[in-house]
Amino acid sequence: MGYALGIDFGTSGLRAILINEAKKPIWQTRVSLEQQTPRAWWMGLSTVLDEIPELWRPGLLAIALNGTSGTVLLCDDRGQPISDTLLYNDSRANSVSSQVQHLVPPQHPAASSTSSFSKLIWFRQQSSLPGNSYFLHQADWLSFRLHGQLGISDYHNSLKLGYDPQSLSYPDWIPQDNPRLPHVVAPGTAIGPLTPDISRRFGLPKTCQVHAGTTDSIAAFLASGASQPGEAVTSLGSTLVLKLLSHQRVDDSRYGVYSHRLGDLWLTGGASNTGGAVLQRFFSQGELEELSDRLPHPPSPLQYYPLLQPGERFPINDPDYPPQLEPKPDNSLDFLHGLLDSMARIEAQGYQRLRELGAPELKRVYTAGGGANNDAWMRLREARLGVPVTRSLETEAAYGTALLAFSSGLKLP
Ligand SMILES: Nc1ncnc2c1ncn2[C@@H]1O[C@H](COP(=O)(O)OP(=O)(O)O)[C@@H](O)[C@H]1O
Ligand SMILES: O=C(CO)[C@H](O)[C@H](O)COP(=O)(O)O
Repeated sequence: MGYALGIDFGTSGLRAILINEAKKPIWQTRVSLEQQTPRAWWMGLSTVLDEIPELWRPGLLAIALNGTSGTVLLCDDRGQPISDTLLYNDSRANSVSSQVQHLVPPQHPAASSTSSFSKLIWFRQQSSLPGNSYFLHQADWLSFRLHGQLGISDYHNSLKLGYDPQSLSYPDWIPQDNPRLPHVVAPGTAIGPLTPDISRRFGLPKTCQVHAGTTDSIAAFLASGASQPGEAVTSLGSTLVLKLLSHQRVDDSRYGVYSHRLGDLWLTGGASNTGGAVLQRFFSQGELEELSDRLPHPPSPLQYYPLLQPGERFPINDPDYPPQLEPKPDNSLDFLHGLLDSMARIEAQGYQRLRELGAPELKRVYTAGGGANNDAWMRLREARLGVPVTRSLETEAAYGTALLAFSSGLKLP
């Protein structure tokens, strides 16, 4: 019996799931991330690899990992990080917005001020940019640490860099001289075995293949059980991410709408900066669970736009969009009700926007991420969305990434 390991790098932490050839999870673990730095990522990954039980190590056939989409960094030609890490919601590239708009075709996902492409242009403007640097996404860099081949990405992580997953090429409007851009392969492609050093250090088979990864919310989609156009997955993690399966590709940067390729279909959607990170600012985990059990059924009269700081990506794409968290009622139950129902409203507006732009009619919504544990929120969301809302079959993105590790190039599960 052989096994595959999927590792999910989210905002609050990383999780790993080991599955067998029957796709059954047989072991999992979770490590918190206190910081979003390459060093903290690597320490988290090392902890996970150290924790794999001895019993399963000899049979490990494949590993894949996913990262947060649009989180990027520069490395030198030995793979050492040489820049700040720009997270998916980092808006400092807003300063190069006019240059970006000039280069990118209208409505392209690369046009957003938080896109990997905007961050590439921002890096190119820095006087400290060295001559021979590599531009990588979080998942590209972490995979490199395992297989040792610098400069490889997948077409999910590279979509917001401008890579075209249909023609499988970089358009000629993307500057490719410095930093060097990754060579892009299909998610799930076997890249190569673990380096001898990694294999020795963690006691893993020399033959274990590292496969190209994906983004966190596509991994959540792969784990969900959704498979038909019209079926969608909402990831309720630190952020709120929508993915709706469609025959048609839909892109509109005015609203932060874009489409990832999934086999012969498209995953239309977008990622909002609202989500669980805002809940965490106001409530402990215990309070969240206790208050949610008492949540009223009817919609809340409070109309918030829950953000930690100004700036929204979808369904409104505006780097200066203000948080709206007033009025704050004295009663924390009413406040939580208002926050959760406002997020449900934003989710419904997101699916409505996708429909208006040509995505299929919404039939069913699966739910992944920490918020999938909240049944009362599920009911509020169902009322706003008007379709059945259920928990995903597997709610952990790491499970979807483990499925990818067992594939040899992306197929629908
Ligand atoms: N019962 C709950 N109801 C609503 N949100 C929850 C609940 N439990 C956890 N969360 C939220 O889920 C988030 C963590 O989910 P997770 O999927 O691990 O996120 P990420 O991968 O983005 O770090 C936290 O921000 C937390 O507020
Ligand atoms: O919000 C995020 C972090 O959790 C990511 O940006 C999210 O994964 C959306 O990216 P994509 O749609 O490209 O997968």
